[in-house]
Amino acid sequence: MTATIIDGRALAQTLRQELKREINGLKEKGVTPGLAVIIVGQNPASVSYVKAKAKACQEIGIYSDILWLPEETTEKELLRHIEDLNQQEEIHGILVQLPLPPHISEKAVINTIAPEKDVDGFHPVNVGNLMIGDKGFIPCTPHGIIKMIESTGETLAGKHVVVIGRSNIVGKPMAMLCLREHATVTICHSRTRDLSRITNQADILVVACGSPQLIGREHVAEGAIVIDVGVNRTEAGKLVGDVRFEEVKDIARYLTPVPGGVGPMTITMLLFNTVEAAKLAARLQMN
Ligand SMILES: Nc1nc(=O)c2c([nH]1)NC[C@@H]1CN(c3ccc(C(=O)N[C@@H](CCC(=O)O)C(=O)O)cc3)C=[N+]21
Repeated sequence: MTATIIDGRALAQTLRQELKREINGLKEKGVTPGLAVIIVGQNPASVSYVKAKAKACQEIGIYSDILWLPEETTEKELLRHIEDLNQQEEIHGILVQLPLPPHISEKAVINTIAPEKDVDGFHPVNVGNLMIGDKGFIPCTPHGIIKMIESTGETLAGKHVVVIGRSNIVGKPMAMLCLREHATVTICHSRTRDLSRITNQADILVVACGSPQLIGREHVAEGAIVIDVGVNRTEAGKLVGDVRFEEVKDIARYLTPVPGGVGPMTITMLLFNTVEAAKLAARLQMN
């Protein structure tokens, strides 16, 4: 079997066009969605992600404000910036680019973002809402992956989804979203024994462990859907996933590439959440 490649860029493009129309409608009502992105320090990967986010905003008509803060910024100063943005009416979404320098507590930062502006979906209120099945912001990467799976025409109900990775950003919310869609879910991680025995039971395999090229033909059952969340930069500067693409493409039925897979969808769902945040704020104002 040769896998059909799920084209993240094409799907992102389609969804962004829909969003753009929605944004134009909001603008006619006097609402321009606004996103603030805070970056602390100059980690090259973070700088390029932040630029990509700003460009994506610009392309679809979201106002974006980037705060470039120096590496030496104290936690207190950063929290003050967030509190300030929490109050600003033209800002509907706030994203603090991770990772942060070691002297700043990620937890303190995330907890300071107003939950209704937390477009990453990392605040405990949004995490809790996802857990209990209430409305709230859904983390962008897992949300984008659900859209990618749906784009194949497959449903999640009853399928066995195996997630590799248990991060708060991808693995855990991914598992929760799949559960919400009535899948049977298994979470594997670095301490999992006999990984390939478990992954071979997957109808849908989501790989988000951050180990370059870990997953190969021995891990994948014939006809599975394989989603590669890895973004690993090789010494040669090439971007590779957690999946050995060339091996797995002969076994899987659907496969996502890196680059051009989950990455562009992550940014798209950030735009989506920002529009949702703007609609929420507009509704609140009307009441
Ligand atoms: N608060 C916060 N929210 C995040 O959502 C967040 C974060 N911090 N820190 C870092 C990770 C990583 N991340 C990516 C987004 C887009 C691509 C992406 O578009 N990648 C392109 C390639 C880009 C390239 O060539 O470097 C692709 O896969 O095709 C990748 C990775 C968001 N993150």
